[in-house]
Amino acid sequence: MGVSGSGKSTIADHLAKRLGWRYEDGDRFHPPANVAKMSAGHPLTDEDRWPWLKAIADEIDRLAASDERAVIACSALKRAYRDILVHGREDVRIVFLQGTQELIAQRLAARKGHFMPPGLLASQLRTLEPPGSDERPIKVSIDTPVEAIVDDIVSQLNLVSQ
Ligand SMILES: Nc1ncnc2c1ncn2[C@@H]1O[C@H](COP(=O)(O)OP(=O)(O)OP(=O)(O)O)[C@@H](O)[C@H]1O
Ligand SMILES: O=C(O)[C@H](O)[C@@H](O)[C@H](O)[C@H](O)CO
Repeated sequence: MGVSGSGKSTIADHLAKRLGWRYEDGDRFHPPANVAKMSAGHPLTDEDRWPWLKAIADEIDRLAASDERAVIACSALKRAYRDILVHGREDVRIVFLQGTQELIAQRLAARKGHFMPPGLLASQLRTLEPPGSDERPIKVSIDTPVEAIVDDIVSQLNLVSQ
């Protein structure tokens, strides 16, 4: 989880490769109307997000039912959104990518070929509710190279067995 530009897709992809797990991008589950809305520079509302989050929660159940481990990139900005994704499952862990607005804005400005306009960062940050300790979040700073962030997540995940 994290705002647009915090590195979710990049880190999820690298983390999944490191663990030998599957990588899924939450953006794949957006209805086309949501992507069109964001592309036009408008933030999504809760109503836009509910069906999208439910689709990702269903995918989590499907993956778990087939005993597949996965890393899923999803902004999951509010507690209520994460509650839909986690829905009481103890096998779902939240990884929060934390960084300053300045660093994230720089990365968004340099990013090419993505539908999300950098101008939506401010609304993403206003919407963000950082995870509480009861959510057992793995918090990582994004101000380091990708592989160092992956190392940090893997060590905090503390996997006993896969
Ligand atoms: N640790 C890092 N160091 C340097 N650049 C990074 C790092 N992590 C990500 N980036 C770059 O920052 C940009 C944003 O990353 P990414 O697209 O993965 O973010 P995101 O959170 O998935 O964004 P969105 O929610 O808009 O899809 C990309 O151009 C990516 O290559
Ligand atoms: O909740 C949201 O507003 C959306 O998930 C956005 O965060 C985008 O999907 C993503 O950032 C672009 O990839």
